[in-house]
Amino acid sequence: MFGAAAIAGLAYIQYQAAQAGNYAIDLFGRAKDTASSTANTLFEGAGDIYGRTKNGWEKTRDSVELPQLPSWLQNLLSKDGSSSSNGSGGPSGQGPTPSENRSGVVGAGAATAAAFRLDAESEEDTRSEETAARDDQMMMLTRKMIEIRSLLQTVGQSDSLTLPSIVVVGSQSSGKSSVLEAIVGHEFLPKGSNMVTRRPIELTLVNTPNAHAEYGEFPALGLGKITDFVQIQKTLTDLNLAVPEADCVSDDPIQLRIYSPNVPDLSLIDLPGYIQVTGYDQPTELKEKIAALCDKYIQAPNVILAISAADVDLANSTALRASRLVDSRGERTIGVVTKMDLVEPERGAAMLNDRKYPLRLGYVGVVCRVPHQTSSLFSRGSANIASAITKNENAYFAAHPSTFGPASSLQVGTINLRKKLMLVLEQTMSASLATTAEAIHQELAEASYEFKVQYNDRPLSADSYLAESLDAFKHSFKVFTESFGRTEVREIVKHELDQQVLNLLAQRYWNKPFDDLTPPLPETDALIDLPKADPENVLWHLKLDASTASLTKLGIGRLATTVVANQLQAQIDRLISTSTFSTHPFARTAITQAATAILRNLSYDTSDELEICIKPYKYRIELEDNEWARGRENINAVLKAELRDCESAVKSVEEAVGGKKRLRDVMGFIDRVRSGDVVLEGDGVGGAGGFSSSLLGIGRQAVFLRDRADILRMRLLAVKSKQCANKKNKYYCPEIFLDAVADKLTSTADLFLDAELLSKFYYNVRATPSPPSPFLHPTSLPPLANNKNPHQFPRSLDTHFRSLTPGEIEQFAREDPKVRRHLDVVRRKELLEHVLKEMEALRQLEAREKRSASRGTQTKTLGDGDGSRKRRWGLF
Ligand SMILES: Nc1nc2c(ncn2[C@@H]2O[C@H](COP(=O)(O)OP(=O)(O)OP(=O)(O)O)[C@@H](O)[C@H]2O)c(=O)[nH]1
Repeated sequence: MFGAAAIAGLAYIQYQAAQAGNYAIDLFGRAKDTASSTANTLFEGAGDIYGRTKNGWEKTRDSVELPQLPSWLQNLLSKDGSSSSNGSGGPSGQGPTPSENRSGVVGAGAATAAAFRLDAESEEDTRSEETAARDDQMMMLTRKMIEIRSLLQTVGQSDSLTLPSIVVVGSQSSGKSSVLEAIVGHEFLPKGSNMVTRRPIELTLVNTPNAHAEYGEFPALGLGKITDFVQIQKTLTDLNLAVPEADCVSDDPIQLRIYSPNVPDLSLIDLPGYIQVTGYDQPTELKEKIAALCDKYIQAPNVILAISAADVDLANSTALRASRLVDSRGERTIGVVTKMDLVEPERGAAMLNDRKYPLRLGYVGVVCRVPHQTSSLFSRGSANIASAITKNENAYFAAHPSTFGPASSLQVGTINLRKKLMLVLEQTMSASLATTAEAIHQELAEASYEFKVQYNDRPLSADSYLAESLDAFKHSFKVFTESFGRTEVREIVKHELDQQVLNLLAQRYWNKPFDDLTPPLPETDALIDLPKADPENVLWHLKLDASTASLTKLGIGRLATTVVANQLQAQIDRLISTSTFSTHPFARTAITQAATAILRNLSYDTSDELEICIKPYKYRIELEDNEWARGRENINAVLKAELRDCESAVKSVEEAVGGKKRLRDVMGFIDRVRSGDVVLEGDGVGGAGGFSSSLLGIGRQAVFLRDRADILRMRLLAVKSKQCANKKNKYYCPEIFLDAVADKLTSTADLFLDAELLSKFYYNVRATPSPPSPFLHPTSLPPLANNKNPHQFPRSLDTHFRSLTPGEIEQFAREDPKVRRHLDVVRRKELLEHVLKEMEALRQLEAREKRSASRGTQTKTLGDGDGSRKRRWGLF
């Protein structure tokens, strides 16, 4: 499921990235209306990314501490405890003493009484207060060890880095599921004839003394609490059936935790049942695969719970046979004989007394069948079936008192089995603690060495990595803002307007395009005649006035805003590619989109307002002498640059044709045709004069470029002429006049863009506010002292990144392989240290328990006579 989600996420991000690319082109393309619709789509997409992550950053940062443990484990280990660790649980290493327990909500032994089902109607709690309290302590110790076992599982799979568990093995239909369900008190295991158990189920039972609700959790799936056990059964069935039949079984365990006041703390692993004969429709290697899977789990130090049915001879028990191979002295196997009610009591008793394979931990006989009436009533619901089973079971054993009564010394009943399982697990885990601690120390030494040598002991967390990356990026952005201000904006806008002026000049004065080779008509507006034209010639007046109107009505607001925003976006892209974010596709996209969205929003308002600012120029333009002189100088440079471009374009055409001579020939032919010296037959479409039509096409371009270069040279001379030194001769020097107008427009635009676009994009409050635009009423400018500027780019980054969930931050940091390795080492080291700390707390708890137990014994001994010593030692 996670895999599928990750792939979908990746595809989405890629899609967003592609969209971002399109948008950058569209929005900043020449003032096209279509751009805005694309931009809208993109903006919604960007919102989407962040819309998914609503958690507050501050909260997340404060509460996330390494090592990051699964939430259920954090709950169990938390100092304030959860429902699951109330009562006898308590903070690490600080479990309540029996006396604390007695005075607490739960009385001494109350937790274990419910867990052992001693409060069931049929069973009486006959334990002394002291024994009951010790049982509670033992269960709490077991819980702590199970927690440590779970912690170790998060460190990573290693045979030596674990604590033992109880492994349940048995043939199919031996009653394995019934035993587990009797312990849990609910039907929750997959049922069906189609080999439904295909994966190991790591079942952790957590006693929750003060809670009423019973529920399950699949920690790896994040489905939350499931109170309906039918739902748990369905989920388990689905997870098992997801293993293809051809694969038979999988050794990837399903983790299930069940929380209930009626279960003891236990860690059990349920495995697929052994099969005797492979069915005709089953893969032939099924039998071997199941056996191999079970073999893997029944290795030391795990406890083996070998289930055998009473109606099958023990000599034929596959579970016992497998167990004997790995535990020949029968030291860590508990034999469970199910279906005791199906055989004569004497036969059942003989099985429990088995001498052929004697077990140190003994055999327990059980009757785990759910009585019929109960089955129909409860089996499909969530009601607890434990007491029905116990009643039925007790009734059976009570019916044969001479065989199973107290005098027999046989162990029977699920209640006894529960107690035994917990006692054995506690002892086995306890015995393994030293070896496991040693293995952890060794692992920790290796991790610490790697941390020192490879990473120079430099701490790192996903959170700190993100924070550092963000700080560095914001710093580089700040540096950029200091180098990109009004001067730079002016340069960009002026360059753009220079190009617009050139376009207008070409359109109105220079362009002599020709589509065919027919001789041109005589020109009425030959530029060559301009210097000597009549000052009152309407033609030249009209040309300049129309050009000026085109320039001022061009949509300067949108054009200037777009080119500047475009440049800002390009600079952000450059900053990203030189930052740590460059290796993080998700962050790259997020930052680009944040910038795009803000710039787009700012652009709309800014361009409209700028248009209003330049409005007066649409009606009247007054030029000062110095403005004219500056325009003359500038256009001179612009025309020269254009001439260079023209000449280099001619060169490219020459190369395309294959040499100067060839181009000269075709150009000469075209000139002759156009001057009427050569008359073409037809329209020359299929070629003419020995030249192909494509060569003639290229020749036409070359002639055009040559003529353009001639005009530019001529106009350069005109601009430099005396005539053009004076602004009153503006009709003779349109280039200078238009340049001066463009310059005026630029001055308004740069001032406005600096105040409205740059300031809002860069800062919340500008240190020294820019002077307001001369054309704006003072109140129409947004108050600069307003701290809540939603357009500020760095602030939006904070908002975006700080709303990421811890999982997303982790995912982000792990995108970079180097960071991933570093994080893994840090995490491993911290987890190991954490486990060791927990183990130390446990050791202290154990020691305290031993002390209190021995004190209890002393009290008892002293109570036999020496009252004064008891008083002196403060034992009353
Ligand atoms: N009479 C009687 N029937 C029992 C007892 N325990 C289990 N059964 C029945 O035996 C059958 C098999 O029991 P399960 O618990 O499903 O056995 P299993 O070993 O889990 O079987 P698989 O899931 O096929 O591996 C079921 O019909 C149970 O009702 C018992 O103590 N007495």
